[in-house]
Amino acid sequence: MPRPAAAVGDGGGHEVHDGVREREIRGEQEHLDRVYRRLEEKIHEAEFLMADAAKRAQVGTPGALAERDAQVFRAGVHLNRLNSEFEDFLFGRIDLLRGKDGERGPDGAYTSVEPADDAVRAGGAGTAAADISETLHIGRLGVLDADYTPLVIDWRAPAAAPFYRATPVAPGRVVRRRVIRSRGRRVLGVEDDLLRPELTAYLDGEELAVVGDGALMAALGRSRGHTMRDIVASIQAEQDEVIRAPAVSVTEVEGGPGTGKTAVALHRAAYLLYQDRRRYAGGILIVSPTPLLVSYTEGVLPSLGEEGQVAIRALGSLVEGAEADAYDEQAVARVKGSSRMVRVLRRAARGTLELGAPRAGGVPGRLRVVALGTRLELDADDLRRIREQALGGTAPVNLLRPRARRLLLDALWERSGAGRRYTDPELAAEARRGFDEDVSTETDFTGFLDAWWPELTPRRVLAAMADEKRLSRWARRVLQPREVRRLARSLARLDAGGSGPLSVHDVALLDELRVLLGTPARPRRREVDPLDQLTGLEELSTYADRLAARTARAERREEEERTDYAHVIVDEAQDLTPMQWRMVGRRGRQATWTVVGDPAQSSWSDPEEAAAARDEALGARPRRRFELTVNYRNPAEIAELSARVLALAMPGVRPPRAVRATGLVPRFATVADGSDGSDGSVGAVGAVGRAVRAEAERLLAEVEGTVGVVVAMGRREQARTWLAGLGDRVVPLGSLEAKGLEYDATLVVSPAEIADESPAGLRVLYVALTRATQRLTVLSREKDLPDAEGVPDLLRE
Ligand SMILES: Nc1ncnc2c1ncn2[C@@H]1O[C@H](COP(=O)(O)OP(=O)(O)OP(=O)(O)O)[C@@H](O)[C@H]1O
Repeated sequence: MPRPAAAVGDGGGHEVHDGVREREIRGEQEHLDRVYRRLEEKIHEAEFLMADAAKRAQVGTPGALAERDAQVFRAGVHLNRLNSEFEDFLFGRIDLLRGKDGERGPDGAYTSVEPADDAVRAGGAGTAAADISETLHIGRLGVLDADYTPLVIDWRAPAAAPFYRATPVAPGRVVRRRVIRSRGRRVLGVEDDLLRPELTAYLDGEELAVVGDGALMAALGRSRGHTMRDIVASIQAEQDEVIRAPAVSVTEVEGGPGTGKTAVALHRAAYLLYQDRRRYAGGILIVSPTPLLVSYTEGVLPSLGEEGQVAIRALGSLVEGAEADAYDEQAVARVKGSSRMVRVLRRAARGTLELGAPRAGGVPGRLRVVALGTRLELDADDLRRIREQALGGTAPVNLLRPRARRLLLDALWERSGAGRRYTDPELAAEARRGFDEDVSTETDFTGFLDAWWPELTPRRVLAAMADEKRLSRWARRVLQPREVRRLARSLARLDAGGSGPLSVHDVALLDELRVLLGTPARPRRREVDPLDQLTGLEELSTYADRLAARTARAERREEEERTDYAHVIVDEAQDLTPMQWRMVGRRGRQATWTVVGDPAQSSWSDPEEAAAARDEALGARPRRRFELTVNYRNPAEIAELSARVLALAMPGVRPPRAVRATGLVPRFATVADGSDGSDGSVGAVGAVGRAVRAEAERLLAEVEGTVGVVVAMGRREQARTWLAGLGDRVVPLGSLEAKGLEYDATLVVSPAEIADESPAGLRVLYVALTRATQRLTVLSREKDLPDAEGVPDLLRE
């Protein structure tokens, strides 16, 4: 950003001019005070309305009452948000030139983007001068003054767009963009960017002051905690375009590490809700790769004033009753993720039926009932024939049970010979009805049916696949024997009924099975939110309402996971396996989509197979592509190092441009593997463990915030032991878990080991090397072949 010659800055050689800064802060404080006064007035109005509500209840029309209630809630929500949630309610300001026309939008601001032709006049000595004609303050919610002039514009409103979009190349009407830092009701500081440095601009006859070193840099330099922060105060132009892109069909966003893809996805969810709340009442689903990333990002939407309609779910938690965060080894994950599994599961769903109910001791060989005074029997051949007949076609197995039941009754009726005794069809039909009723309520029959055609659960089928012989039958000509063995072994964690721990990749299999098996219709409880009924708008709830709603939602989720959303956002989309794409695709059949990812960070071994699955999930919908090009996370020194791995992993792919440099080069350390148990059992702390701990301690002393220690997936348990007792600023992570996260400092342990762990290992290493916002240490072992400086083979130029 260009700096004006007379800037008042914190550093960078600018003269510090406290008088100007204080005056500017005082000015913003006055404005914030006005905003709060106005809000308090609205609260009083709301309280008056509430008190008045009971009296008026008799006379108002339903529409008027609903409108009044809406006002009460709206005022209440402002107060609640102000008092309990937002640190920096008001965060931005733009000072604008006069626009081309005098039109105002619904938020009270002038709508013209371009300045009027005569907005700029000649100043002295060949310079240009202009007057500021409009000043807008931007915040998390819109607030109007009593005379409807805007005191604060909602960041998502059209009038706020220039705050994010204006650049020195295309400034539009914006002369100065200011970010205001406040806590509670106190303004702490301001940071300005001058968009038209060539102008001398005047506000109320005084020259416009410019304070600070720019908000973006201030935000990026701050140390990181365990949760992500919103970026409303410093969204950049290319990001803003994605956030506000119209939600038609599929919006695809690609960008390298740290370009703000996750942040943009979250802000887009908030924007879409603001812009068309009714349309998105059907819910927005955000799919995240790991539970760690879910909890890292969970706070952002509430800080933007949104949460009710948005569900953030990890891939392992998308299916009701499954909450998986364990990973299979890569070779197993590859099999489970492949779309070849669809055929295997289809056969397994039908094959499991033949095993009968687990507790009935296997499938019964014959059916015997007593009806019409005689004993009727169907033998194994009859039963096989009936089963085949019932299974004809592709309908879900569980839904075919009534058909199987009817075929059994037909066969028994036939065997009884009773049908032949009636010549009158009406009498025959009545006799048949009586027969069916008698037989189908007999315990011999119902018990048989339960054992012979049990209602299958997805877990039960998965458990049946743990038998290698059986599985190889179901996987014939689809999986190789080696793959069958691996798959069967990994499913042996489940007991016969299917209870037991699931892996993340099992969950997509469960979802596929859910569809293949079908769920027989059962009466369902439908809950109606009384607040929704009253106003039709969930935004009008109070904080307490929303807390209660959150609990209720969590409970409801236990009972029934929603499976169809109005908008689906997929984060880290490059990582979804074909089976996961099928699972996610089912949740947005009618939805619009935002798909966010970076192929260079893909940990899936077969990108082409994944791309085909993605195309299938998204269907033929038209797509609009965006690219993010600036890395806001890594300083240039770290970005440069990680680019070397990118060049190996994806030759020819350009890394994003780092937006800042810190002068802190990555540190290289080495450790001899030693023979003192470091590689052995969990708990043994050898040379490697000691070195990891020492390097982590060193980073802890150097940064204020978090330190991520990334190890190969196979060493996660060891890493926990190595780092025990260092406190919660240190986070041990397996390489696949690091996805999407960031830390002030990162320690990457043995690049070679991470790279060798899977066919996508180099890309996984690239992810690990791009997590740090300030400092990076790389610890090499012997297998990394470090040179004299400790730089491992993989990271040399
Ligand atoms: N405009 C911005 N202003 C301030 N901070 C930003 C901005 N854009 C991104 N950031 C910060 O940069 C970091 C990276 O953002 P984010 O995690 O969304 O990137 P990403 O593209 O999803 O990265 P990755 O692909 O590595 O997961 C975050 O700390 C985010 O807050």
